[in-house]
Amino acid sequence: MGFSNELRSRAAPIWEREQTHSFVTGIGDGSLSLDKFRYYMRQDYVFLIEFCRAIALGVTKAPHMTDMGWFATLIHETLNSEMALHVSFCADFGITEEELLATEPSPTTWAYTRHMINTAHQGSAGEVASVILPCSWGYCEIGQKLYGEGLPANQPLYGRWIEAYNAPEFQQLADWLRGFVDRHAETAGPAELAAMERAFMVSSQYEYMFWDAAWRMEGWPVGI
Ligand SMILES: Cc1ncc(CO)c(N)n1
Repeated sequence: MGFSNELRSRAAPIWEREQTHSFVTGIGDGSLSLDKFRYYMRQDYVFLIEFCRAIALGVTKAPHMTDMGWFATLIHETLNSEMALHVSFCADFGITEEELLATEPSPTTWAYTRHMINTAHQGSAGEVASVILPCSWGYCEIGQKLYGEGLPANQPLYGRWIEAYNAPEFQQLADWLRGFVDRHAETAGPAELAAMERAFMVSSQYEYMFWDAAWRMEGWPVGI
């Protein structure tokens, strides 16, 4: 069993909470309110930009050129494909690009992106990969699960969101990232393995918190 599978089983209770959160099941059956989904899309726009900054550190830190290329592909897919899709989805939901650009990170988005970026700055390429793995792999599982349960008939826009995360290109990138974590772990010492595990577990917690913050439409205590 590779290291990524070990991480996945250690994080199983968190991933289970994610996949059964009312926000996620509400996308699946179309019952989620549009207001909550709009809030989520705006926060996710902010998240994806910072996510790309973390991946960029993977390009810099990966020891071999082939892996640098894969980190670069992951940035390209996220920054160009996923973001373009995101902006076009948002337009369909009545959110303008100006609104996206003006979105301020919520406390949870702020904390999650700081965790990713700090870890990516301070850690090895293995830690960069481990801190972003719950994002790619987690969304793959959610995309596959919701797709398998059937698209919501009453909410075709949520159906498009599900299809995007069920896409083979998205799955392929998550598979490469898992493979990279597995290979990196083979030569890593105990301290680095512990740091990779910590990075993965904390990101898994924040993935759950991100859905929950969107469900609550979380804001800062004092509006400014
Ligand atoms: C919060 C979050 N995690 C992961 C992904 C997948 O890219 C995303 N779009 N948003």
